[in-house]
Amino acid sequence: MATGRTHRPATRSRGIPEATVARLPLYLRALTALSERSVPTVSSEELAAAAGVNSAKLRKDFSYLGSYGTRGVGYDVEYLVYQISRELGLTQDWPVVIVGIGNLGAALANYGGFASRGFRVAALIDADPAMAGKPVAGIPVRHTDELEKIIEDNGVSIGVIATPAGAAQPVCDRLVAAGVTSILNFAPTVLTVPDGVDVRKVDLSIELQILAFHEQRKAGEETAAGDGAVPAATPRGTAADGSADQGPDGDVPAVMPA
Ligand SMILES: NC(=O)c1ccc[n+]([C@@H]2O[C@H](COP(=O)([O-])OP(=O)(O)OC[C@H]3O[C@@H](n4cnc5c(N)ncnc54)[C@H](O)[C@@H]3O)[C@@H](O)[C@H]2O)c1
Repeated sequence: MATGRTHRPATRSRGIPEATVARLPLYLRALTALSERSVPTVSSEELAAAAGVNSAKLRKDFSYLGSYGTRGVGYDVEYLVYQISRELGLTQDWPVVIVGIGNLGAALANYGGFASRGFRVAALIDADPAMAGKPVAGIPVRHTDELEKIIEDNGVSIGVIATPAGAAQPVCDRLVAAGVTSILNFAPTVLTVPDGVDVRKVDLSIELQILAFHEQRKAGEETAAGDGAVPAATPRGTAADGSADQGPDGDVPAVMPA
């Protein structure tokens, strides 16, 4: 058993570094916006700016995909969307369950962005018997008694946990025992999972604390500059360029500082 982190080597078996994988969704988001505007081609500089990534890094990332663009023309937007989607496994439909349908779980269920990116909400699951059968986002909530059957019937491999912290580990254990191999955890707790199970966590309060750290630094620099002192270098959230993508407790944060 190992504590909650993504059990993956720094370089995947197909030779794409984990830091590149973490940037692929940023490129895909920017490319999808271009595609929606029917933009046919894009230069590495334009795409890098839209994705918030350094253009040399982008070219290196795309070389792992075997995509080099055409000099003077740039990259074919539609083809890159296809290539990145295929690399990320988004060309297939991923059934997802959300467990814990309170404020957050209901908001996630109502978020249209999952379905449009290939993540179908197969079921909403909650332990409160009073919620069973009540529709949230048009989907009737199912009771946790049915969790294993739901996972099996729908071939679910991705589970989202939005329960209170104290319930998250038992829920995680049940999901994993039922066959789920990827967990997106919103509960403020570190999950323990067996090898082969990926855990990503989202903690907005940690992101806010990192921003507060930078705000404090900026305020300190202004004061120091006012004093005529040389300001200290400001460390930045650098997960998007792969140099610091571990959370404070070793988990991999799913929200990457840009
Ligand atoms: N990561 C973030 O940025 C972030 C933001 C907001 C909330 N949260 C966390 O998300 C979680 C949910 O927050 P909320 O405001 O929606 O809480 P909430 O109290 O509104 O909802 C929790 C739901 O979980 C259900 N539940 C409890 N035990 C369960 C179990 N064993 N199995 C299935 N369902 C169970 C409850 O019946 C309830 O419907 C909390 O852990 C909270 O700290 C995280």
